Amino acid sequence: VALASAGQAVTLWGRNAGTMARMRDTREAPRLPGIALPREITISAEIETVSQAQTLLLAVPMQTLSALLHDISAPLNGQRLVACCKGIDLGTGTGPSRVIAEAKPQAVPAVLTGPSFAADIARGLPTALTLACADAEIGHALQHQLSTPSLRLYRSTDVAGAELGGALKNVMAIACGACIGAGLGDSARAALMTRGFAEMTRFAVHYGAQPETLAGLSGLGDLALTCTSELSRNYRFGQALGRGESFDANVTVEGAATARAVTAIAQKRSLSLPISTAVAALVEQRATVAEVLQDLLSRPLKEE
Ligand SMILES: NC(=O)C1=CN([C@@H]2O[C@H](COP(=O)(O)OP(=O)(O)OC[C@H]3O[C@@H](n4cnc5c(N)ncnc54)[C@H](O)[C@@H]3O)[C@@H](O)[C@H]2O)C=CC1
Ligand SMILES: O=C(CO)COP(=O)(O)O
Repeated sequence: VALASAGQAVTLWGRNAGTMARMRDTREAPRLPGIALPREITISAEIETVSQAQTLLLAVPMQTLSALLHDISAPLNGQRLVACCKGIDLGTGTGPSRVIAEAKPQAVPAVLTGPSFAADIARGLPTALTLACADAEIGHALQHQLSTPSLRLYRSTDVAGAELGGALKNVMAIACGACIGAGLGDSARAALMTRGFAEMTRFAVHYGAQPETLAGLSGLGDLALTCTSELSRNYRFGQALGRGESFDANVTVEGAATARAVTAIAQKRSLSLPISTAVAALVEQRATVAEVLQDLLSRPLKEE
């Protein structure tokens, strides 16, 4: 919507032909009610046609990215595949750029991430994001291609930093939601956000990320948004956990799988990720909020 509103020709692809036909008729997307899809958007269910585009924005949940790429038979030689998903693939323990590189080795992977609710961007509200691509020249071109007057992209070559910040902030958002849902207070949430940020940075730096990237839009920026807004699904899921309520299983909650993925990695690599480990235990119903709180508070006192 943002790109089309800025005059670019955009094709929107979805796998369900019936849904796409309805969207063509109504010019409205079921998950973005009240937002008119500009006429500049061509709506299609033909993946082989769409996959010929020079730049593809991949906006599916992380755990389905690999399947989507395998559904595209073309090698996507030299095409730019920009992952918009935030998470770590449970099957491989890797982020979206690696999943792309493995499925389509001749394509150019990039990541678009940062604090941005889809509805805000679609409404034309001002938003700033990180566009990360290991190839600096292509990253520069993508930054200019995908920026609009209200959507401001900063570029980075630190793909690991950008994608791990985006993945891990969802885990911290679940923790913060649980904290507020259980009535533990805003001070506890601020502590979780701060120690969560330390945990995100530690994990990402272990994978070669620059700490500065974590302090940018893709890390701290998105952490601030997702840990404080009830528009976040991860935060709301956490709130439900904290209140002991159920949560709609059809809603995408990326942090749940990511918590499990990073906890498995942390165990293998002897990394200390206490908050992610606590969130994984909550998500898998191996522990209650009271139990994980007790675990976190009883850890040995240490330097900050
Ligand atoms: N919604 C938001 O505000 C934002 C979402 N993201 C990220 O974007 C990613 C997608 O999120 P949403 O669009 O909100 O999720 P969603 O669950 O609302 O929509 C995902 C879409 O992907 C489709 N899909 C699922 N598996 C597929 C497959 N194998 N092949 C083709 N299509 C498939 C679904 O049918 C659905 O239409 C997530 O990683 C999320 O963290 C990032 C920033 C903001
Ligand atoms: O990533 C997002 C905002 O930047 C969207 O967050 P949720 O997936 O928690 O709704």
